[in-house]
Amino acid sequence: MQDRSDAVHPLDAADPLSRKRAAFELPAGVIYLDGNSLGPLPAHVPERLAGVVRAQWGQSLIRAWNDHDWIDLPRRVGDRIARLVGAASGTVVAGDSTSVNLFKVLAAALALRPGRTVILSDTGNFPTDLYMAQGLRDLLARGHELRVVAPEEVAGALGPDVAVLMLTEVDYRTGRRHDMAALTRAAHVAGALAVWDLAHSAGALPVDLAGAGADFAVGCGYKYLNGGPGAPAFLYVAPRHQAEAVQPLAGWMGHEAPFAFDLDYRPAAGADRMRVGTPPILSLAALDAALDVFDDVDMAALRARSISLCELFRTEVEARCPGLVLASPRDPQARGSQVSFRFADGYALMQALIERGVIGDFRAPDIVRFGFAPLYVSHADVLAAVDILADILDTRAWDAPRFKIRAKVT
Ligand SMILES: Cc1ncc(COP(=O)(O)O)c(C=O)c1O
Ligand SMILES: Nc1c(O)cccc1C(=O)C[C@H](N)C(=O)O
Repeated sequence: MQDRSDAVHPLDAADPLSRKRAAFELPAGVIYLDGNSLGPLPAHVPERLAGVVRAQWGQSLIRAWNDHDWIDLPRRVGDRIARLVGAASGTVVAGDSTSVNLFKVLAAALALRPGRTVILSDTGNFPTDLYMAQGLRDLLARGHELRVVAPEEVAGALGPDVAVLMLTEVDYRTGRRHDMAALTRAAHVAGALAVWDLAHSAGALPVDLAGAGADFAVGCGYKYLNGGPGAPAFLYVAPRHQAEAVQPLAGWMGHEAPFAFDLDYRPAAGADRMRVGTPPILSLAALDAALDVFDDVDMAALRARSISLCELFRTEVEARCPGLVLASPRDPQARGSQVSFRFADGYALMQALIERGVIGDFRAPDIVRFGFAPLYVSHADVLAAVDILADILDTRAWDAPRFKIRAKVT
């Protein structure tokens, strides 16, 4: 079978964003459709990181906290992410994991709605978000309830008992995208606050947190932002909540004056009060460097390319792979930057694809998921990936015992 990944597709030739691919180190022979689990390595990151290690840590030692302003790196990286998610400077801080950040902002949001007991979410949310809400509910022991409804039923489930609407904008399995502005408005009309998880949005599509009126948000550094495995996550606090929002992980880095070493906690001004402990400088430096790739990227152009890639994939797969059932919305505006299909032996199918160099992932029970990060995936990649997918299905190559052995991480 001919490999089409090196052929130039006219849609790639015409798009200035195609040049961005050279900014990444991608292994030869791989079509990487899993940037929604772990973004690839931006080519300049190793050298930049080596500089931070050798020159800053190695030479400046403890002085680097001041000399290289390590202490404010969470806010500086936050400001760079803010541009990508429609947030003002000073409203986003980077650090901790998405799960921990969600715990903090959810607790802060609940405290701003005393007397209301319901956290409303949906069955499409990523499990860690629901787990963190369950843990917080149990810890608070004040009669809170986590109410989980189908994604289409969220708006109708808002009522006078709802304290917080907690949703992930783009569903990790189906790619279904909530209307953030409309649901935030509906939450506010019902007297609730809206907390958004942007794990599958930040760096993949334009987000307008300020325009949507979101109250709080969290997101992930290692997916579309390409910050590396376990990269720091981020959180957002709307300016109108910054003076009152209080989170329970009252660590010294969220204190108004950490180096006063006071015995009592006083939260810092602004989003800095959401910080907890010493920031992971090397991981933040890698994320900081990775964000350079976005500096000259117009998010509207990025979205246009994302839709073009996803539509090409969807239409080709639907035409050539009749055994696969579309699990994502057909309307590109109702999706994030991924396309998913259902297939009973999805795990084996994905292993067969990975063996042939097409890396996506499988989500139980039967979803094969393909992420299209517009900065390094091309239209030529899409066609080459569909050739391989169709061949694997036509020949039933997936139906081999070695593809059915489940790995620890899928
Ligand atoms: C929507 C969503 N939220 C949260 C997470 C988990 O984030 P973390 O592992 O940084 O806590 C993920 C994926 O891992 C995710 O897809
Ligand atoms: N964080 C991950 C990991 O440590 C290993 C494997 C996958 C992940 C993921 O991020 C999964 C991802 N949140 C998802 O949408 O399925």
